[in-house]
Amino acid sequence: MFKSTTVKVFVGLAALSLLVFIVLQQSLTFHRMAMFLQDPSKKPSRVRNRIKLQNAKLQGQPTASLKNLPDGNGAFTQSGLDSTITTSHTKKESVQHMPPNPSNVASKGNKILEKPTSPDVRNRPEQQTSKTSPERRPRLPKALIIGFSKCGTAALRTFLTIHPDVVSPILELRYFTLYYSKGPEWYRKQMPPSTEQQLTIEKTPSYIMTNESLRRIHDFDPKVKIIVIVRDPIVRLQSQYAHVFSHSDVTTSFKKWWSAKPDDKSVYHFCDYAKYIRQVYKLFPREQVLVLSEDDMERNPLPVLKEAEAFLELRPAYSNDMFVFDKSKGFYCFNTHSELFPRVLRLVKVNRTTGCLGGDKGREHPPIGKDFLEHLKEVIRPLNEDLFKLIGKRFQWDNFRT
Ligand SMILES: Nc1ncnc2c1ncn2[C@@H]1O[C@H](COP(=O)(O)OS(=O)(=O)O)[C@@H](OP(=O)(O)O)[C@H]1O
Repeated sequence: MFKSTTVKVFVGLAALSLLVFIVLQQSLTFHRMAMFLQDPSKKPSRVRNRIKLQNAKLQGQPTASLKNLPDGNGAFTQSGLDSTITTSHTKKESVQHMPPNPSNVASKGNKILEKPTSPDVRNRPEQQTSKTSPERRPRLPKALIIGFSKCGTAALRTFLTIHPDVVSPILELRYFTLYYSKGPEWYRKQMPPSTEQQLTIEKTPSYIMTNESLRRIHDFDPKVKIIVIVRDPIVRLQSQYAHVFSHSDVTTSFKKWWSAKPDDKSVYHFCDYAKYIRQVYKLFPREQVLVLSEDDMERNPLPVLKEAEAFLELRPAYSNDMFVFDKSKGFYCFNTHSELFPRVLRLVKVNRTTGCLGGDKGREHPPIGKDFLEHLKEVIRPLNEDLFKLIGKRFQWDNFRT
């Protein structure tokens, strides 16, 4: 009798404690919810911490807890064009503390790259501000690579993108040719986020081909820096030919292709760079326009990148050990053994085994018979002279394979 009463009291007390515990927990949750409804910025601490972490990583702040978040620096898909965009960036603070060795500078950037951002997060840059790190948001380009197609524009853009102070959309946005009616705000939103210290560069090689797009560029920003890259016209013809016929079942010989449209001279226009650059000079002061040669970049990208770096007023960040010559491709690729390579993989689209740009670069060129080559040289020589006179420098153009 005594025993069963004790058990009953004990069970009763246990049940009461459980009840009190549940009531306390519920009221705590209600209290938190009530606080949140009164002021949504006061989110429960776990949510708040997560948002803090996400913002910190978006702004490039190093934070130990971030290692638990998925790492996805680099490519992300963007609405609108459904394009893959890559970006590089550095924080202002990290720039100040960087050692003078440029390769260290670049590899140090690994730690401060952005996290993957969904387009909606990226397009709400105001929410990413903080007192300690610079604001990162999509910004309009201050430099454009406007031409010419098949002249190494992709390689140049890629090499420039790995500079820690440069960001660039991977796709050709064709804003000044095809999408102009979408307006500058649309154009801005296509850009990867950047800090105020970083430079956004966009490349679309067809911009140089029409006066209309050049005028639009001038209306957009008369101070924008313009980069034009040209190539030995005969090699460009070979490259264009390889490009055209890689997409077609019909094959025509190189010679026939050249002579196919003698009236509208459309193929001939591939060799007449001066005609287009003259239009650029009509709108922009010469010191705002840089003309480079693909052939120089193919032989050795470093001096070309240094020239571009100085023109764009970027701090020195390129070094020889970043690149290695790939014999089978015939041009320089990223050095897969360099400290920088993991970062390159996050920022740009390259083959992770070879460090080279995609499969459509480095196609086999059609051979040119000796006589036909002499004929081409005759036709093209005055065009080249016209170009060299116009831009005030000469290029070593004798790259063609016979
Ligand atoms: N380092 C490096 N990496 C990759 N590609 C390089 C490089 N240097 C020069 N090139 C040459 O660039 C040629 C393609 O030029 P574009 O990128 O302007 O072509 S496109 O108009 O965007 O299709 C392409 O020409 P082809 O070889 O004739 O296909 C490349 O050879």
